[in-house]
Amino acid sequence: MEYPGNLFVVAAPSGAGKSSLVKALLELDAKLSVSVSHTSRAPRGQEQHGREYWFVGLDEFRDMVARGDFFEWAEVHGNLYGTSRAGIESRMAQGDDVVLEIDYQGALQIKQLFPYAVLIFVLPPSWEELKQRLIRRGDTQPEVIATRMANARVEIDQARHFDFVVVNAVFDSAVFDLKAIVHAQRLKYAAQRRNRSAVFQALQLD
Ligand SMILES: Nc1ncnc2c1ncn2[C@@H]1O[C@H](COP(=O)(O)OP(=O)(O)OP(=O)(O)O)[C@@H](O)[C@H]1O
Ligand SMILES: Nc1nc2c(ncn2[C@@H]2O[C@H](COP(=O)(O)O)[C@@H](O)[C@H]2O)c(=O)[nH]1
Repeated sequence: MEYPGNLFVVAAPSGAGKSSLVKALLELDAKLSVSVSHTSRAPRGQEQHGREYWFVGLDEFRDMVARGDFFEWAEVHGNLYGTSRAGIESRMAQGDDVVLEIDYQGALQIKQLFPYAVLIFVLPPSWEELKQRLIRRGDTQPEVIATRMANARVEIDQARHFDFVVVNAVFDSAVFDLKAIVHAQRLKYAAQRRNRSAVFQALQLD
């Protein structure tokens, strides 16, 4: 499957900071938009339906799977998460650049479907810092933290399948790294299509 825009996938162990990084990236880049996933998990803290996620019941999620409504879906930390076709297909068809914040299982499904997708894996600077970020965010139930820390070891092992790895130690540096990847991909894509005006636009020369 191929659409005219770029597709970026950002994956990371829970708490490494991918949502915060993607939010900062979107504020710097008006041409990029994020996909809002569906999930069977309950809202956390101040999360709102349609903003962080589309929160649906397990039965509704399974019906969507059966209807083929998802580009990808996976079970992550005991809940179901998926990227709906309806959420991004029209934007991709228009040539918009879209970013997905999903886990490694979903990222690998997306790469199968869209080989031109750019897969970026975000690493925390250390195990201890990852745990502290989960605690500071308010994931205070010890079993939730234990599950996510245990899963992080499996997830990080998958970073080798990704196109880029970004370490989120100093927040602004990590945002800068993401911005550079997006910029480089746009230039590469425009040059491949021999689209002179798009190259100039990406270089801000026009
Ligand atoms: N570079 C950083 N330094 C310190 N704290 C950070 C940094 N980046 C993110 N954080 C904080 O770490 C916590 C987890 O970040 P965030 O919610 O963005 O992680 P996530 O990877 O999207 O997690 P999940 O996959 O569970 O949604 C938040 O409280 C965020 O403010
Ligand atoms: N495969 C998919 N994974 C997704 C999607 N949306 C989010 N996620 C992953 O879930 C974990 C946990 O998120 P949380 O909000 O419960 O902390 C997160 O790390 C993402 O990697 C999706 O659409 N597909």
